[in-house]
Amino acid sequence: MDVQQLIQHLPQNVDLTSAAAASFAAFLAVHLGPYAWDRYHLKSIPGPFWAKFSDAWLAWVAANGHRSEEVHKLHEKLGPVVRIAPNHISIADPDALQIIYAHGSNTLKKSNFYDAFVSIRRAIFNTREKADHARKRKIVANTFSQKNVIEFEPRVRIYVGQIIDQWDRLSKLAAADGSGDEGESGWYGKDERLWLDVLPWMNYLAFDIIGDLAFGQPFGMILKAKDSAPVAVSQDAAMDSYGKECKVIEVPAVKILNDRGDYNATLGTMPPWVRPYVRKLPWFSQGSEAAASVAGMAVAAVSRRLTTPTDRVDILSKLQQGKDENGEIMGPEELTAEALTHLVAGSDTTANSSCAIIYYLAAYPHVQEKLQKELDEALGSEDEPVTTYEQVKRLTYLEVVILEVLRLHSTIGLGLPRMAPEGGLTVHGTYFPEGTILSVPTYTLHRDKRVWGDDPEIFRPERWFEENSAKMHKAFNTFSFGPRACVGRNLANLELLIIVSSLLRRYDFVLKNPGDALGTCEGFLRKPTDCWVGLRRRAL
Ligand code: HEM
Repeated sequence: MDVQQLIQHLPQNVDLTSAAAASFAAFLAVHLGPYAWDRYHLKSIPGPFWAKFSDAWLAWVAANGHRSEEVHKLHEKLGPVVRIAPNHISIADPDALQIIYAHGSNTLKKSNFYDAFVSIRRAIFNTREKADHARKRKIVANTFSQKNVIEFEPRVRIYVGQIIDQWDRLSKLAAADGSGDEGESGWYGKDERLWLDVLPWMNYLAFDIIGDLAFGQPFGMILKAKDSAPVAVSQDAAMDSYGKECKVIEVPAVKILNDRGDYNATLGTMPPWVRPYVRKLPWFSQGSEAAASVAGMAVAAVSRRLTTPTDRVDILSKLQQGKDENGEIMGPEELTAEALTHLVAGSDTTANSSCAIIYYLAAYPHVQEKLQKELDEALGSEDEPVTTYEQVKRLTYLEVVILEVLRLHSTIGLGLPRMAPEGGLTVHGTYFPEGTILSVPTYTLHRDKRVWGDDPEIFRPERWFEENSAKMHKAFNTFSFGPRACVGRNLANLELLIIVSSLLRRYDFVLKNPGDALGTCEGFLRKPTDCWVGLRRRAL
């Protein structure tokens, strides 16, 4: 009998305040303790005391919003192999990336952590079965081929142009009256600068781009300067109405997605049999409602596309055309689940990364100047405010600035959990039985002195030009490796190059509070909490 079966046999009405219940708990601890201690045959691996017995330690750390930092501290104290849950081992070793994530017939399956992220139905990100995933991946990988991504570029440039128009407009207002406040994104003028929090703006930008590409129309957040997007009133009603119009309302999509990531990342650390009960707790039930609203956005978008066919080139149209190896296209529900996945996977990741890039450039003025010099030399007298991919794709300093921020900020910093296959697996000289959950913590890997030298905490883009840069690229895990690596990397790369080069060519940035670190809060993603900067038009 395992622990789960045992608990199901417990009396239903135990009064936990009574002495009898306390004795019973003590009895369980004494008799189950040794079993719990070594039920996975991992007792020799160091880790926090409570993590050996229960998933609660990891769930608690995840819910507190600093999982990557906490796991990093453990590795600093206990070494490269650490037990972070009874059956979950974190391995901070660059060589482990190839074993745990890389291509090959023995590719490890994603763990049940990903079940917490299922909404509508399984999509490419949370499909765990290899054959099902390979089918979806074939269609989706084609959607994000470099050739297709170049076709998406004009749509990306529209929204970068909109944000520049907005910042130019607000700069003029700020210069005219010296202060002001608009929409949700409060701003003010002082010292000839426009002061604002760039985080919401980067969210509006990423959401409008991905809304346009994955849902067929932008949310209009940049123009409204507001976190607001249309969703179907009821997911169930909308699911029945494919091919017909469905009623929509406006909701704060950025907030909803943030809630969804935080909630799912904590839920995913818990055993599956606990999750239905935990979902009923207040914080989680709010998260469930948020997740349903997000699903409603995708339903409304796909329903609209099926109602009104179009010849526009976007992610949705490429997905609609995509065929699996049997020549089958995706049905409406599968299409909706994939479109939703692209909204989730392609919005916050890009927004957080762009925000972190602006933070580091504002915090390190000499890097900002060097980058602007490179941009000025490359762009010459070009006066179109939005750069093109062609103009900036070979700018080496721009490339290493982006790489260095992605390394340090690591918007996906936590170890992505995979399951040891049949027959078990040896990693870093240790054997792990079948079913052990293994992960490589990106945040820690990106601070490994064996790879990055003696100053891994320092923002220094020049490191990427040094002799051991091949080793750095091998350990750079921002987009993961292997068959489950980021399928949208080409798009992310194009977006970041255009966003950063356009904004840095036009404005210079200073931090509102120089010396302040970038505050973060982690769910599935490490998100900046805010990033207040003063920006000013450059004289070109
Ligand atoms: C800076 C931006 C981005 C970063 C850092 C990033 C990072 C990642 C990482 C680390 C994974 C692996 C997740 C896991 O195994 O659990 C992943 C998967 C994925 N990403 Fe990205 N991503 C970014 C942008 C995008 C964009 C723009 C899209 C598409 C619009 C996208 C779509 C996906 C999808 C669909 C998956 C699941 C792939 C699969 O399981 O086969 N990502 N991403």
